[in-house]
Amino acid sequence: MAMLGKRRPPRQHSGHSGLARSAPAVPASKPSVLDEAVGADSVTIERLAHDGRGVAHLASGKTVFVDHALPGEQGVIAVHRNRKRYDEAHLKSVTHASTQRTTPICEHFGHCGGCDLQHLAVTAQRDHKRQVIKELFARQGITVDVPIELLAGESDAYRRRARLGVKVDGDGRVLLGFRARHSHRLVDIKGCPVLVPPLQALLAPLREHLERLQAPRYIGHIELIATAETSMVVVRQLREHLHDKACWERFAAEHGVVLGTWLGRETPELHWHGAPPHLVDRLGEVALSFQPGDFLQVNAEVNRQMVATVSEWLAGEPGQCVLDLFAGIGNFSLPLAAQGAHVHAVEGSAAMVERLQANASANRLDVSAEQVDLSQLQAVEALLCHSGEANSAPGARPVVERDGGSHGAWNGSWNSSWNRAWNSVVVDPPRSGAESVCRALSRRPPPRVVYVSCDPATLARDAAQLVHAGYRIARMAVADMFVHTAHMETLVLFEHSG
Ligand SMILES: C[S@@+](CC[C@H](N)C(=O)[O-])C[C@H]1O[C@@H](n2cnc3c(N)ncnc32)[C@H](O)[C@@H]1O
Repeated sequence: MAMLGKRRPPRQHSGHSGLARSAPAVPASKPSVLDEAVGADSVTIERLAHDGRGVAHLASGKTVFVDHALPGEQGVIAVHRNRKRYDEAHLKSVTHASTQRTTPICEHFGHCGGCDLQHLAVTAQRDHKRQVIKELFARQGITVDVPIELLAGESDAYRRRARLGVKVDGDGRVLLGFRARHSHRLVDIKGCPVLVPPLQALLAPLREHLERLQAPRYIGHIELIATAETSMVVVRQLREHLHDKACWERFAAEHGVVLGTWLGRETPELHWHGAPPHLVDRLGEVALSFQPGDFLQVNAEVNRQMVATVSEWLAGEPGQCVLDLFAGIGNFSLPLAAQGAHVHAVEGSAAMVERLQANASANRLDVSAEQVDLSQLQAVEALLCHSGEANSAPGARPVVERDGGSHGAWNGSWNSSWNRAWNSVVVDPPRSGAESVCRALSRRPPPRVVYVSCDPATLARDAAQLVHAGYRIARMAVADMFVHTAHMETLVLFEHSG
């Protein structure tokens, strides 16, 4: 019978297996995908792959991707996975280290899948990201001939939101941490130097607290969120447990954090312990209220710079019409409206549309919003098409016919007085990109499109559609939102002369 909610007594452990902070030249890698090592070889690393692994060739000529190895380095590798066209390996030793190799800032580097570029100097990480975007565009036949600007903040203590897994292992020990690279295995972490200080300070007490619970198996994960005013712990609680509920409440009171619980297995509901908090993200004069579950950019400083960059790129005469696609809670819509644009925001989540509308009214800004599935080409085309008749001059005020619902969902018919001669369109999709949106933008090009991307490969794919439709790249920036990881945000301003 399953022992859900019951704990075995923990066994004694010899200690955490995390690597000690090593000298820069000593490789800190071990395979996180634990196939048997099937061979060892001496190689020279030729370049970095887009995911941050070193690329080399074996004596046989086969390509090998080497974890945590840097261009120019020579060393002995152990292959831990054979694939048909390439192998995957880790470093056993480095005989010649790169001058760009540096000491990782985290004791869990090499085990935790969270940050896998910590062995590379931060300036070199940023150069690599710029190179990645150029290469991906080149593969699509696009030459980037504008300078790639850099938006960057602190290289540690930057992350204001994180989701930590909780697991009770076979020995009854409670693990709290992140997944290992390419694996579902949870790496038990003691600290995480990329979290903002108020969240870092919660990790040790959280671990102690989890040990005191009677049913830690009822917890799926814990989300930590910090705003300028408050820190919040949101527990994904699969089943209620009264003893543990009281423990959590004591924990929240002791550490001065807001406590929320997503309760239930299939369709969890959010419960607050105490009055629902007023959670706010501030962008200059604009205040954006949000709730757990809403999209929130993880790096507040880099997000501030991204919003400032989009606002600067789209600055123009007041009264411009801007369509903000994949708008979330209004991260770009509200600041653009604050500089005088009429903004229509479109987002797929009904809850976020509702929040966006509330944010617009609370800030007294000219933003309308609606819920649309932007993967549907027809729906996007309807958003972009001109009425062609009345009010066709740019600057006319958009009017949407509502279906009477609280979030203004599209009812399938547009009010003919809504002029959709958009001056600019902002596109900020999830990692899968914006294929349908770009197809529609190719057919009905507005003068300016700003594409904000969290996946350079789908960005390059979508950019190819736009460039083939006559857009030119006017500005480009890489935003180092996720320092020490191979992830990046990219902003591109496309212009079309019509
Ligand atoms: C990367 S977030 C950007 C949110 C916002 N622009 C910001 O900066 O905070 C992508 C957003 O796209 C929304 N989204 C995902 N798939 C969608 C779809 N098919 N149609 C409309 N919106 C979608 C998500 O809910 C999320 O809010």
